[in-house]
Amino acid sequence: MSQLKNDTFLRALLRQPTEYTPVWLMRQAGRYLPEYCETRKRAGNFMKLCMSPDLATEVTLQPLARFPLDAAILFSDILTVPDAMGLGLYFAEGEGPRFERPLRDEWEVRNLSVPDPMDKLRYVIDAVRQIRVALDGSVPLIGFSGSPFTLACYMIEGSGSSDWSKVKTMLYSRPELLHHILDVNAQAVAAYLNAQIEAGAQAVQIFDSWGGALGHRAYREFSLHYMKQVISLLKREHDGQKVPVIVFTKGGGLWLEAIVESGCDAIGLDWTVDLASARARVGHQVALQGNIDPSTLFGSPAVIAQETCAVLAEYGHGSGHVFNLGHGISQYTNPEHVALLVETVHRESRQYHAQ
Ligand SMILES: Cc1c2[nH]c(c1CCC(=O)O)Cc1[nH]c(c(CCC(=O)O)c1C)Cc1[nH]c(c(CCC(=O)O)c1C)Cc1[nH]c(c(C)c1CCC(=O)O)C2
Repeated sequence: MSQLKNDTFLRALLRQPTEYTPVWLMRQAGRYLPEYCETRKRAGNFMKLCMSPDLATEVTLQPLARFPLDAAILFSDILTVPDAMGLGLYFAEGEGPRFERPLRDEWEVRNLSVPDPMDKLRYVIDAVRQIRVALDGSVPLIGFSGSPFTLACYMIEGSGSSDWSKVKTMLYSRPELLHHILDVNAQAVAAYLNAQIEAGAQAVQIFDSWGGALGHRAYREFSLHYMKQVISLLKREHDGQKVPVIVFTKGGGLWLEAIVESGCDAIGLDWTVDLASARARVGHQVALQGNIDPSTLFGSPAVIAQETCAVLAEYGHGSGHVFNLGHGISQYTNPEHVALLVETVHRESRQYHAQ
């Protein structure tokens, strides 16, 4: 039996009946919350925030103190894994993530090794344990990792990119080198997620933010294949509870049937997909998570309520839907609009779950 006071999110992921549609938001702890900005200032910078289990716990709980969200997500970043591999992650003010030592030479690729999560990523694992204690069974905790391919994008490019030209150059000129990186990443991600699960993560999400930048054949060979490998290595049960796995490939809406084959329990969808047809395509095989356009939150309260209702209606009756944004929340979002969205999901979804 579950010790959780609210396990609606976990039940929805497993397509079991719920009373309403659960909701959480990608990047729910972040700069749109003044209290996050205050804690980040106190920490000095973003990495110090991630590396302090006390502060990571504090910011994980901030959105839950404001909104009745149905899940907490570990506060960390996907790029902690390549940092633990020795690439030297830093955040230049206002410029996003960068690596001091991106993978530029073949010997650097050949030297890559799988970091022991209990050593180099201990601060994340400690944060997971501490967050579980602080949550006190109120809602489940989501652990996460980047996908092997999305991590490789930053490791090769050294920063974000609009076209990932260094990654694609390697893909089409030295595919065996990219496969080697992806193989190491898949083992690293599996070990990292398993350590989070053992420390108390009750569901995990694999963020494949850049898989959608690939061609359809390349997506299967260089992104999906390695997520499948990760999933096959995961502990899917802990403390007698199933640990559902969510795969979120941004831009992956055309490939849902293939993503089902990864063995995931749920697929995260961006806002380009119509939930009704997505549901018809995946049938009863997986749950769906998403997918309102995060920019909707820039609209008026009336528009936010209307669009939220439209997304709920698109999924329709029955379980298997977790409401979320189609991507991370913008730093310019008004927190009052988030409150309205969460309230609307909880109130208006009940009609779709009537027994
Ligand atoms: C690609 C990616 C990254 N990080 C992440 C992804 C995958 C999801 C996605 O596609 O957005 C994942 C991530 N990053 C962060 C979380 C925290 C958990 C949550 O609340 O969802 C999660 C799940 C915190 C963060 N990660 C980052 C911030 C902003 C940092 C700050 O406070 O300055 C937060 C709250 C920094 C970060 N980290 C990354 C980028 C591109 C940036 C800069 C983006 C920006 O400036 O908005 C890499």
